[in-house]
Amino acid sequence: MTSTDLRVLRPEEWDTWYRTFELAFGGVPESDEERALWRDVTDFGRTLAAWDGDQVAGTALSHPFRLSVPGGALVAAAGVSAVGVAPTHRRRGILTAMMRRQLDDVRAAGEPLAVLCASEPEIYGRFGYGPAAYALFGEADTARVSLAASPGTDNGPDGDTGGVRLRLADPEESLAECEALYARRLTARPGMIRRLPHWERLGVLDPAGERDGASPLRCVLAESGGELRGYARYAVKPDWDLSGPKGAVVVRDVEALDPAAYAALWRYLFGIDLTSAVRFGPRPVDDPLRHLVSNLRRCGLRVRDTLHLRPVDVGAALAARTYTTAVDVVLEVGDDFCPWNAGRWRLAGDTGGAVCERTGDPAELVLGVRELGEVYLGGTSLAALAGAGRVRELRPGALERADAAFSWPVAPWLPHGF
Ligand SMILES: CC(=O)SCCNC(=O)CCNC(=O)[C@H](O)C(C)(C)COP(=O)(O)OP(=O)(O)OC[C@H]1O[C@@H](n2cnc3c(N)ncnc32)[C@H](O)[C@@H]1OP(=O)(O)O
Repeated sequence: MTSTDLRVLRPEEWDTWYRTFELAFGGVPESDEERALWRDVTDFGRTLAAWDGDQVAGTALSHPFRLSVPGGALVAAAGVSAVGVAPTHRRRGILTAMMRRQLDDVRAAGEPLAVLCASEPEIYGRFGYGPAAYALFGEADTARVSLAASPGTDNGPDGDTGGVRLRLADPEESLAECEALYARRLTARPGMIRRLPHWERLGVLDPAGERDGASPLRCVLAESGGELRGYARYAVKPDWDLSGPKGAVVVRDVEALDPAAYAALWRYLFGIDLTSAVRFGPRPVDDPLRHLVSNLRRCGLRVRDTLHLRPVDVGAALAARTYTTAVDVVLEVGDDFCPWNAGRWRLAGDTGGAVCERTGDPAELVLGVRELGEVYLGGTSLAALAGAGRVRELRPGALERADAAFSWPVAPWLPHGF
């Protein structure tokens, strides 16, 4: 693979490029709606094609995202996606060449972070990405699991839900007000991404051919005092056997601004007639839902990595978040793929902000850039990585102090893939 084979895509080449991308994922063509959405969100200046003659052999792009980080800043993050190599051209270094070019471009653009959702987690560690956010997926047996009544969220005698009124709405027609609510939630959790134009359509994308027997997407709004306090998007998948109905509710999104609206939405989803299961995920690993259900064991929970993160500029990345406790630590960072990050950095910060600069002082903790990516959003602890032998403490006490500072009270969460 020579660098001359790799270049930025021209808009008129998109169809050819996209065919290779689809082929890399098995060759099942996407619906017209989905294809149109991905084209609309493509930033051609950030889209790479690896050419073998007039054939596209490799695809990759990045979106100019802003990622919510601990402390509430929205930090420039390249959202890497659409990575694929034609089945005829694998294991000859095309992915490696694309990752090289892309990370150089991201650095030149001054974006401190790169993030992605990996098709397989083994692929990206070599390029410095580590799993920074995890999510819960589950299927609750709603014949056995009920939702606890918490004060202020209980069903009132007149059938209302703690002052919250539920109303079905057309997902498209309610999109703008749901997006406004999502935007208010953005900085409440690290790992969430500010939606760029067109991305809101991902939430209501509902190609008829991909429903797998489920209803069209529904949207239920939770309102209180005439104000939108939450929404859920879901579909119902009916099913029957000789003993009766056993349909499932397939939940796509639940967002709410307060516990009453949140509980009311889940209570509604758990109570839909003719269903006995609620499928959900990705949900935050510390989702309050865990504390509303009567029987967690019957929620079929599984945890999975979702957002993988790579610090592209270690100094800028570490200075962009805040820290739960005051920290002053010298980190020795290893980074073979982006050697500009390698070496010693002094991080000094607290709840108000941070500075991270090069230093000649002795290292206190030694870790790779991938480990830094894993702990960056507060979803994985330095101590856990040290327990796995992936972080080394050179000065006694440094690990415990840095661990407390990097931790974050709210688990990071990526609400949807990209
Ligand atoms: C962010 C996203 O878009 S995720 C989507 C990723 N794409 C896919 O999963 C689609 C199907 N797969 C593919 O298109 C390709 O196999 C890719 C993109 C995963 C790999 O592309 P290739 O050009 O074959 O990778 P390349 O030759 O550069 O391999 C680099 C290294 O990664 C390793 N590697 C590549 N793919 C994988 C994999 N799926 N699992 C584990 N290791 C892998 C290679 O063995 C090689 O290791 P080495 O350096 O020790 O020899």
